[in-house]
Amino acid sequence: MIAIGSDHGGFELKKEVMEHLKERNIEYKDYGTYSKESCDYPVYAKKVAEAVLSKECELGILICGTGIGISIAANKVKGIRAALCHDCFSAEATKSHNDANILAMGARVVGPGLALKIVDTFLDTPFSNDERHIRRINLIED
Ligand SMILES: O=C[C@H](O)[C@H](O)[C@H](O)COP(=O)(O)O
Repeated sequence: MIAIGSDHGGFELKKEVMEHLKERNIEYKDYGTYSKESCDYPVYAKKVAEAVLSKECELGILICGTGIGISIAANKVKGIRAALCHDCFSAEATKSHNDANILAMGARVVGPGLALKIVDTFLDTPFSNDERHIRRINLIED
């Protein structure tokens, strides 16, 4: 199960991502926002972060205008490793090296075509389980 959330700036792209997940038969839970009305991205960052931490959802996707605010907010939650990615190389590397548990994107930065490729890359790349990466992730947690 994928937890997905956005503010108003990411609302339209969130809909496209959810449609894409549906086509791929990947289950998701939409934590809002549910309209284009102006709202505050930390609220949705927290909801998705908590869904991931509680293991209700395996991974999260967060979208705001730039992806910056919503990733900053999510990363304040201990145990969350939210990665802001606007290219597929970063999306692959952050799963493989950082075992990122949330993907953040900015809907005012990338178009839907690239965003969906980034989502696929993020979801389809496993963590490397390499000792050096585990050591570094543990240092982040400490
Ligand atoms: O980092 C923050 C996000 O990009 C927000 O989506 C953005 O700040 C919202 O801006 P506005 O309220 O002007 O639509």
